[in-house]
Amino acid sequence: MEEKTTMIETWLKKHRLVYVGATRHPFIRSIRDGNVDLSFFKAWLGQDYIFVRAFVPFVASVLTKVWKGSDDNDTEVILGGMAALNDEVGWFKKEASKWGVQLSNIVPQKANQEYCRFLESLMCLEVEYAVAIVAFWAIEAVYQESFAHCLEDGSKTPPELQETCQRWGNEGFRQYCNSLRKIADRQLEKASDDVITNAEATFLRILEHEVDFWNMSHGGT
Ligand SMILES: Cc1ncc(CN)c(N)n1
Repeated sequence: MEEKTTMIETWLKKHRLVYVGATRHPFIRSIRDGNVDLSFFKAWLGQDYIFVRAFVPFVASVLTKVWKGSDDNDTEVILGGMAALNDEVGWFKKEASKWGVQLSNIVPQKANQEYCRFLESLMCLEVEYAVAIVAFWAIEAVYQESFAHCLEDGSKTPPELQETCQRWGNEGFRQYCNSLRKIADRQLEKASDDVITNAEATFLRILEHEVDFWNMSHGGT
């Protein structure tokens, strides 16, 4: 039997260029090609720590929305994501001390502030679960695809950055992103046209914010 094309598959085809822009950014390519400027990497590390701290309440808000819809499977997947984020925060602290990055002194740059503000806007109660779960999936998927690219055969990722790439590029994280994608697709199947339009626009905004975030880490502001 032929598999039905899902909404996310359709979007990924329709917005291929933007998606590739977010997952194959020059910053990621420079890690993969082994010529990354380590000062850019350290800048990314500090800024991403700030982002992840703002990401935690966003994920908590998704958990609240799913709890209202009371789907046990979704709750477990999102709760697993929350646990992974707890590890992520600890990892950033350890990694920052390894690279001599003072996390307490980091000032969030404009692209980071704008991204965190967008996350905050998605935390409102009025934002539908389908829209929030699409955003959640897209945010995690961009990191998964980006860092997995740095681990593919033929990549020249420096040994000291392998662990960073493994954090998001590993098989477990890929499966977790697939679970989020399935949850999002299931919600989109039963969503109204308005919600679908909103979710697609949110997906695109996330991709744009991710590109801006990489640009900032790659020497921009
Ligand atoms: C900007 C950004 N996007 C996504 C992730 C993956 N949690 C992250 N740490 N930072």
